Amino acid sequence: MALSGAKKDGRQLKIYENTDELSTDLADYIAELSEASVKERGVFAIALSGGSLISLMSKLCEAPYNKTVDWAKWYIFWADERVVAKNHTDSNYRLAKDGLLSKVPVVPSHIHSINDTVSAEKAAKDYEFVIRQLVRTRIIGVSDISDCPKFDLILLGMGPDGHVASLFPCHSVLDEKEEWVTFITDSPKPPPERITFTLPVINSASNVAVVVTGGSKAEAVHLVIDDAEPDRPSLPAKLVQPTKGNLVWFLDKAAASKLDGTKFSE
Ligand SMILES: O=C1O[C@H](COP(=O)(O)O)[C@@H](O)[C@H](O)[C@H]1O
Repeated sequence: MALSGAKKDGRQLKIYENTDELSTDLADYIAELSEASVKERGVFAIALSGGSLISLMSKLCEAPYNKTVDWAKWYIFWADERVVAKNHTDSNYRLAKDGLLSKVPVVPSHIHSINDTVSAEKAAKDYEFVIRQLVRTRIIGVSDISDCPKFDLILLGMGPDGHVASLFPCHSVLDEKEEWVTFITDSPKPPPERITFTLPVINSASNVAVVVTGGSKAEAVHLVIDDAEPDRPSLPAKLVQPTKGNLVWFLDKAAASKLDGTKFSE
């Protein structure tokens, strides 16, 4: 059970005693959104990130979710990807495949990973093209207020520097307003070449979850959630503010340890 379900600036905060409890609730949350989306739209368009997120989703491979989730209706994308071969250890696709997608009955043709044989620039363009086709056929919804895709759920992690997807602090991609998917070749965290959803796409989703664990991220969590040091350039995670969608932060106690005035009440 979450120790706190407080709402702060439009963000719902869920804080857990440990990562095991967080994983259980995260699996429930994803399964419920999947069910609601399949009921409403007939499909579930979900965008994953890499990093620690995938192991935190591992309960989805277990009972009851492995049987109860309508996996055939899932369409899977990546909010960011490292531009490396799909079998490379740095690949977010490989991480998700090994940790989740190979263990549940998703439809292989519904897994939309990037073209790993071209440059970062071309991979971003190709990925946006694929997303545009799927918006046209409404596999991915469309925003009511712009032409942006409206994913049913975008799952993000956050680095200790406050980056989300491959949107890094003070990088010019934070200002990208036109493209849905863009690229960088100078990521401060290796590998340097990456593609990433832009903020307009992230903020057009119906649901966004930011999943953060560990004490090394406590300071960034405090800066974002408590709006500490408001004069400092915004951390990318702070710019995640869905226009009409829901935003939930899943934190373990260590990641939440520097939050102002958090009351750990159940
Ligand atoms: O490089 C990346 O880092 C972030 C955060 O990873 P974590 O291991 O600290 O959770 C991740 O969300 C992103 O997808 C990935 O490319």
